[in-house]
Amino acid sequence: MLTLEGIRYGDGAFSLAADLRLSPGGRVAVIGPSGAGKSTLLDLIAGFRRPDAGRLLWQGRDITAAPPDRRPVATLFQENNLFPHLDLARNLGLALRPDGGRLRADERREVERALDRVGLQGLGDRKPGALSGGQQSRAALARVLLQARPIIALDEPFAALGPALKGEMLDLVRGVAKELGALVLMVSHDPEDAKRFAGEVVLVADGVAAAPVATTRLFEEPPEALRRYLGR
Ligand SMILES: Nc1ncnc2c1ncn2[C@@H]1O[C@H](COP(=O)(O)OP(=O)(O)OP(=O)(O)O)[C@@H](O)[C@H]1O
Repeated sequence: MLTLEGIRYGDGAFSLAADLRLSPGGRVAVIGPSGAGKSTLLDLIAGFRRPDAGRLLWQGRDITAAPPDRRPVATLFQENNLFPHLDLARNLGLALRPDGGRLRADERREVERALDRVGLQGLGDRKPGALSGGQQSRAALARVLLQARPIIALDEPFAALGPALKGEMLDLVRGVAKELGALVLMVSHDPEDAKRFAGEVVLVADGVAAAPVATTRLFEEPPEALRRYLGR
C-alpha cells in the first residue's frame, strides 16, 4: 500500500493536501485543472519535493525523507530524460548501473530484452536524437522496465504523441506494469486516457488530492470539481 498520511505542501499561494491510500498493482489516473497540483503530487511521491507535514509510507515503510533514488518509484516524464550523448544501450544500462559502470554480459542481454519488449529491437546503438518521438517514449519505458520499481509515475508522458500512438503506448505501459506488478500513477489532461487506462482516479482540485474513486463511478457521477473541469 502507498499511503499519503496528512500530507501538506505549500509554495506561496499554492497549497496541496493529500490523505489517501493506493493499492499495489493498481492503475490510477491523476486528473484535474491546470495548476491544481497534479505534478506536485507526483513529485511528492517520487521525492523531488518534500512535504511540509505528513508522512509517505510504502508497504508500511516510512519513505518521507528518502531521496528519489532510494524510493520504490520509477518516473517517466514527457521529456523522456534520455542522455543525448549516449546511445540507447548505454542510456538503458544506467538503469542497472547508475554509476555508469560496464555491464556484465547478462545485464547487456537484459537491456536487449527490454528494447525488444518495447519494440526497439536492434536499435541499441542509436543515440536518442536519431529516434522519433514515439521511439524515444518507448526507450524511456524500457528504462522503467529495467528499473523494476513497484511504483511507476507518469507525468503526461505521451501528450505530444498522436492519438493512435498514444493508445499504443498506454497499452504498452499496461503490459509493462503488469509484468512488474507495479502500481501506476498517470497524470493526464485527457479524461479518455483515464477511462481507457485506469481503474481508479485521483482528482486534484481546490488544494486537495482526493482519495481514489473507481473511474466508471467518477465519470457517471462527477463531483462538482470534476464537472467544472470537464466543462459540464
Ligand atoms: N517551477 C515552478 N516554479 C514556481 N511555481 C511553480 C512551478 N511549477 C509549478 N508551479 C506552481 O505550482 C502549482 C502547482 O503546479 P503543478 O505543476 O503541480 O500543477 P498541475 O496540476 O500539474 O498543472 P498542469 O496541469 O498545468 O501541468 C501551480 O500554482 C504552479 O503555478
